[in-house]
Amino acid sequence: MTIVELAGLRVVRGGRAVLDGLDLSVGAGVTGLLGPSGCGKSTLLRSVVGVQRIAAGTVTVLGEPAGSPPLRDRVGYQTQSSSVYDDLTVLENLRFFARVLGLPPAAADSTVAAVDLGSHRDAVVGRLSGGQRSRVGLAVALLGNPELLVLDEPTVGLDPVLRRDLWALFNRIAEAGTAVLVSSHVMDEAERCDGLLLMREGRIIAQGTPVEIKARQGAADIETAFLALVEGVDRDGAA
Ligand SMILES: Nc1ncnc2c1ncn2[C@@H]1O[C@H](COP(=O)(O)OP(=O)(O)OP(=O)(O)O)[C@@H](O)[C@H]1O
Repeated sequence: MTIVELAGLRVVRGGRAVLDGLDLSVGAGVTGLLGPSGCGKSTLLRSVVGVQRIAAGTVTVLGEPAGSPPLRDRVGYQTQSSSVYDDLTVLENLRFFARVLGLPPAAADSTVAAVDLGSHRDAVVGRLSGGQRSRVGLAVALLGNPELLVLDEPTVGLDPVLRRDLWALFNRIAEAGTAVLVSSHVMDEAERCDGLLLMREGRIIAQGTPVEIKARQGAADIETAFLALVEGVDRDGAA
């Protein structure tokens, strides 16, 4: 099933084409959007949730134009900067955002449980650890049980144990039926994904499963495959 479809997507930011003619499709499961800092990951995700002005092309999400009203409660989005209130508890935050979305208070309780914060539900967010805070943001994005969850570098700045736990949570969310599109610049996170989009300088240089991408490049890991792809692109570009 196709969840996201991009055709000829072009985005200009600061007078420069940040994305220039992107074509790709994203299916169910966890899809990792991986690439170095500044390659255009956030811009692509912003286009998918419909908050980015686009210069050309189309972005279709769950069969509808990105950002259109029918998608409002079908797509959850967690940006890089946290939007939760530090002076409220976990549950107060979730109940606040549930009310904004017109959802019953029970929706807050179930998302707190879904991100394993049940034992911290009455803790003030400002006193939580980085990993716990990240999960509060994730719970907000999960309110209303979206069909697509878009996460912009949710594991940045977290230690390896917390990163592993969060990835286990993304896999669990996907198994429960929500497609997850998650960006990262950490290549070793690729192994946790069902599908991968490898990105460099505004272009998708490979898409497929981790096994397919490694096999195509004859590489033992995604980082080596990425470097081989970059060398190939540079060589072809120079020829
Ligand atoms: N508001 C803006 N105005 C002009 N240029 C921008 C703006 N935001 C981002 N850019 C440029 O667009 C390019 C892509 O940025 P983007 O944030 O999409 O990359 P990214 O891969 O998500 O990076 P990071 O991993 O560091 O968040 C960068 O060259 C950046 O300088």
